[in-house]
Amino acid sequence: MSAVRTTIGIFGQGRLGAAIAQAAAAAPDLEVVWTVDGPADPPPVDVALDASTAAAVPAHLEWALATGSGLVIGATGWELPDLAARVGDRIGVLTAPNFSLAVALMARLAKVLGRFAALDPELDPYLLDHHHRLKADAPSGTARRLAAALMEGCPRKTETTSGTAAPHQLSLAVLRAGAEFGTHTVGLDGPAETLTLTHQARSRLVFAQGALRAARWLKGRKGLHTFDACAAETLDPLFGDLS
Ligand SMILES: NC(=O)C1=CN([C@@H]2O[C@H](COP(=O)(O)OP(=O)(O)OC[C@H]3O[C@@H](n4cnc5c(N)ncnc54)[C@H](OP(=O)(O)O)[C@@H]3O)[C@@H](O)[C@H]2O)C=CC1
Ligand SMILES: O=C(O)C1=N[C@H](C(=O)O)C[C@H](O)C1
Repeated sequence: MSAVRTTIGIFGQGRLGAAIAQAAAAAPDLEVVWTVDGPADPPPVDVALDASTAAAVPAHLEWALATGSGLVIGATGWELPDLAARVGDRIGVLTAPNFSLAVALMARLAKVLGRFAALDPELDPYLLDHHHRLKADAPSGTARRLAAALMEGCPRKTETTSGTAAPHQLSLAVLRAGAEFGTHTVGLDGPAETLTLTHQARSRLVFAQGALRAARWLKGRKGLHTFDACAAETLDPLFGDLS
């Protein structure tokens, strides 16, 4: 008897959605039941992946709550201040500004870089976000996540700016040009030295594979989760003994 497959739906069939559909089609444990590329009311699935647009995310959350489906939100640029209250323990929802495990690692390291910058006001933390010319949102969801991590580590930085940074501001530069899949740098710039950490996606396959990882992880879970929680299973052991 064959094992029960996880049923998947995919909102959005653009660059990310198409990459996820292609990766899912090759996964024997997953069954893509539907893909949609515009407003729709599809049937329930174990987990739906949202690779659409910021504007469509609230309707997809409504749909997930109404159908009892799990929802992995990979789209970026949306704001839902009451998300946790609305999800409660009704369904499982996972938010993921970036599906790369390496970026989840980078967010942890960004917090440590922030802590290091907190030791010396002359040490300026900063962020660079470079994406393809068609990307709709700026800064990227990843840049926002990395900025939050840096600022958690460096409490003198309380907001980002794209202009001249006051002492309490974190400089965040956005570039939208060409076909770049997504490159982020977190850096420290001091009087006598610099330190930079860069992640560059070489294809959307890394995002697609991470999206499927998130879907598998979310199946059977309730409540609001982040991709960082999903990644923790892999990353936590790496932080064991760092002496
Ligand atoms: N978490 C991650 O790792 C990643 C996240 N992303 C994010 O994913 C999102 C999509 O990116 P990308 O694929 O490059 O963008 P695209 O514009 O290529 O794809 C978005 C697709 O969603 C469709 N769409 C619009 N409205 C709806 C709706 N109501 N329901 C379903 N589909 C709809 C669009 O159709 P139409 O064009 O006809 O409007 C389009 O085909 C962005 O927010 C991006 O930032 C991207 C890569 C990685
Ligand atoms: O739109 C994209 O392409 C990407 N969006 C995500 C983001 O906003 O951070 C993730 C990745 O950088 C690609």
